[in-house]
Amino acid sequence: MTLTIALAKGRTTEQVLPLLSAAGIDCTPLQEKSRRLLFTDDPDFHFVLVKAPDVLTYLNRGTVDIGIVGSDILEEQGHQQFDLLDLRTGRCRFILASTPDFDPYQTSRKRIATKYPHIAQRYFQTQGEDVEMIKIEGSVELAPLTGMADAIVDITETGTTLRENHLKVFATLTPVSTHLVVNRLALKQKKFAIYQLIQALKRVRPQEV
Ligand SMILES: Nc1ncnc2c1ncn2[C@@H]1O[C@H](COP(=O)(O)OP(=O)(O)OP(=O)(O)O)[C@@H](O)[C@H]1O
Ligand SMILES: O=P(O)(O)OC[C@H]1O[C@H](OP(=O)(O)OP(=O)(O)O)[C@H](O)[C@@H]1O
Repeated sequence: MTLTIALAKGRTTEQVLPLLSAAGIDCTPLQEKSRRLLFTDDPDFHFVLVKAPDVLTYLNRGTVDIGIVGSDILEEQGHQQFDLLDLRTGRCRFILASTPDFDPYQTSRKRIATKYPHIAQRYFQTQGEDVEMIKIEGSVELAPLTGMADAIVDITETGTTLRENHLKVFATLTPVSTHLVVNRLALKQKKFAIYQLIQALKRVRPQEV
């Protein structure tokens, strides 16, 4: 029985491939530097490489059985899916950051730049605040530096990007890591193969922190 897995390209895949290899899956074709997107060499595991926000689109349409993607994406898209395993890779966290002169108690409506408008909106709702959301696609740290926004909601791992852009963390929101999610029908039809994969990954994933 073949399991088809969508991997979020970039950091997520880079950090997950060693886990999949340790779980006994031959990832050599995926480790080669190439522009290939579809990997069907192994009869047991087929892989597709997609942009992180597209993982759930492939999963929810049943094109793939399993998705491997950051919990930042899962939280932002908020679809119904079976989130079966925290792979504990791709660890980072959501933060609220800005220039040091930012006043979290400013009386005017805050302008918040982010790649994650739903997560940011939910955070400010819990603070009882109505903010103006500015959705951007990257280089988020630039928004308060240029005056386009008062602050940002973004992810940080090492803190290097914040530091090099002289931004300060004003609040830490939720932790982020890579998760394995499963299509509802696949879980019924391929239960045993999925269960075996999860058990193998549980044995090799990093320790809980
Ligand atoms: N320091 C980090 N910064 C951003 N994402 C991280 C970090 N550490 C882990 N991640 C995870 O990696 C995913 C993003 O990976 P990556 O930055 O390679 O993709 P991308 O943002 O789509 O890439 P690009 O900006 O090159 O198009 C996030 O969804 C998150 O779960
Ligand atoms: O704390 P650090 O280890 O410095 O990592 C955080 C940075 O990484 C991400 O950006 P990414 O590399 O995805 O680039 P982007 O600006 O194009 O989104 C994130 O949006 C931060 O800018």
